[in-house]
This record gives sequence, C-alpha cells and structure tokens, in this order.
Amino acid sequence: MAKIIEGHLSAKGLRFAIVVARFNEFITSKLLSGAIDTLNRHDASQDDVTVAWVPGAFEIPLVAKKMAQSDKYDAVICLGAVIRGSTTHYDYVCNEVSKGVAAVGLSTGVPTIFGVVTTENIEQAIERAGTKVGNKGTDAAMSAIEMADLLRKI
Ligand SMILES: Nc1c(NC[C@H](O)[C@H](O)[C@H](O)CO)[nH]c(=O)[nH]c1=O
Ligand SMILES: CC(=O)[C@@H](O)COP(=O)(O)O
Repeated sequence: MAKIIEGHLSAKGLRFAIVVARFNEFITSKLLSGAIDTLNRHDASQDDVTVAWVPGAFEIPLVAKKMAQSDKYDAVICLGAVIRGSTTHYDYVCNEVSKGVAAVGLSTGVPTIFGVVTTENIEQAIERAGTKVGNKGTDAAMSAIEMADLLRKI
C-alpha cells in the first residue's frame, strides 16, 4: 500500500501574501475579493493575510519574490488581469509574468500561485472575475491553501 501525502483545505494557522495588480482594477479587485473570501471561509485568520498592490502585472514577480523570501508567508497568491490591446505588448507582459511567478516558487520553495487572468477581451476577464466562469482569485486561493498545507507535510 503506497503512502499518500496530500494538502488538506484548511487555512488555519497558515500565512498568506497576496500580490495584486492595480491595472484593470475593475477586474483585479474582484479577484482579490474572491481570494480573501476563500481564505476566510477556510479558517485563515485575517491577521495572517497580507495584501500588496503593484502598478501592473509586470511588477508582480518582484514583489512576490520579496514576500516569498521574507520567511513570513506559507504561500504567495499573485493576482492580475492582462487584457490584449492592439499591439504585441500583451504577449510580453503575459510571458514575463508567468515565467516570473513560476521562478519565484521554484527559487524560494514557497508556493507562488498564478492567479493572473490573461484574456483576449474584457468580456472574458469579467467572466473569470466572479461571473460565468467563476472567480480565478478563488481558484488561486484554493491552490495556495492546498500547496501550503502539502509542503509543510513533506
Ligand atoms: N496592459 C496591461 C498591463 N500593462 C502594464 C504592465 O503590467 C506594467 O505595469 C508596465 O509595463 C510598467 O512596467 N498590466 C496589466 O496588469 N494588465 C494589462 O492589461
Ligand atoms: C496587455 C497590454 O499591455 C495592453 O492592454 C496594452 O494595450 P495596447 O497593446 O493597445 O498598447
């Protein structure tokens, strides 16, 4: 019989950092609300949730790394909304944010969750910020809880 290790969905006693981009705040504020609500509903203490606002998604990885390295948090949740415009800027922002967030987790060993919505248009972003397709902030918080609990068991 194999030994199974898995993260449970209790945030009790776990400490969370949330890095959220102010660009497209109409969307990112909804992602943030979803994340905080989910952490609270899974018994996270409000004193154990710290939110840092950054100008845009491109700035998320730097602040996420600083928070992950601080030894103050069991997981870092990264929230943003990158919506394609009329130039290739979208591609550069998305690439750097996704690579940067992944690198923070791997380099620090702190679960760093990619909760950045990357969409072709505003409608798709709205659908993923608490409407038709759910809330990506909620999804990111759930992943953070599971990963933080799993890592403290390994
Ligand atoms: N177009 C979007 C941006 N662009 C701004 C960058 O993220 C960055 O702040 C700027 O290039 C300065 O370094 N940011 C988003 O979060 N979402 C967008 O749709
Ligand atoms: C994702 C972006 O950077 C984008 O919103 C910027 O718009 P544009 O490509 O029209 O400059």
